[in-house]
Amino acid sequence: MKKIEIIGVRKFFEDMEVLRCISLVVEENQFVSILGPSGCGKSTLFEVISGLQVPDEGQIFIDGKDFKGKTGRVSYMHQKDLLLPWKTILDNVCIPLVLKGMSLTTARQKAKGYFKAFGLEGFENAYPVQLSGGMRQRAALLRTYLFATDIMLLDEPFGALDAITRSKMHLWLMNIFDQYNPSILFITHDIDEAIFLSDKIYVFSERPATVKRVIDVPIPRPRSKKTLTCKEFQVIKEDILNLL
Ligand SMILES: Nc1ncnc2c1ncn2[C@@H]1O[C@H](COP(=O)(O)OP(=O)(O)OP(=O)(O)O)[C@@H](O)[C@H]1O
Repeated sequence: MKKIEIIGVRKFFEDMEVLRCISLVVEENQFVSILGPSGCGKSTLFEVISGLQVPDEGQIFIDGKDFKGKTGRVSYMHQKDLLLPWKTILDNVCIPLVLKGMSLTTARQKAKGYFKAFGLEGFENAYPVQLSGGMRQRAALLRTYLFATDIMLLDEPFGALDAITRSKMHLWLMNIFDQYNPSILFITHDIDEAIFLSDKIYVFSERPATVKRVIDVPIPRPRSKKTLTCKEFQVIKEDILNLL
């Protein structure tokens, strides 16, 4: 089943064309990445999918329904964690539930149930400044997940982390993905990250972004550190490097 389907999306800012005829599909429980150069229009595409921007041409379907210009259906995590410094981690992750009308007490109870899986147990009452970079990103991911558990748009969530924390986060995110089965659309500049995490990769061109190639990643799950050195991984990586 198609969770997200984008057909022929085109977007201009004034007379600058940013997206040109973008078509893309995310199936249910699929992890799909967009790999593209800086400034090509990836974040703009996320804004279009989440309804924050209206495309000049094309259609956006979520679960088969027209969602062009409509917000509130998918959860969207930006590059920065955007945690509110004056709220505890628990209250930060509760924000989407409270915004949806849940009482703070019920929201806290529900959110607490995920703290262990998200590696945040024992930090419910800590403030963002007391957490490591990786933990802050996991808290932001939990908040994103609680907004809409089935479809998540993740815009370079690990871009600012050091290489070691980043690779730990990849393994952790794979576990979360296998455990909760969301459908994820993920933006990255990092080829290894895209191959390791994804079922399918859309390689975008320079601006105006077009889909240069769609690459399937048939590497079996669950994946582990060994995945990074397997033959299939290297073949896909070479294919992408030749394309860029
Ligand atoms: N609201 C806006 N109004 C005008 N121009 C915009 C707006 N949003 C983005 N742009 C421009 O559109 C282009 C694409 O930006 P976008 O952020 O989508 O790229 P990106 O591929 O996500 O970049 P990066 O990888 O560096 O985050 C940029 O030139 C940017 O300045």
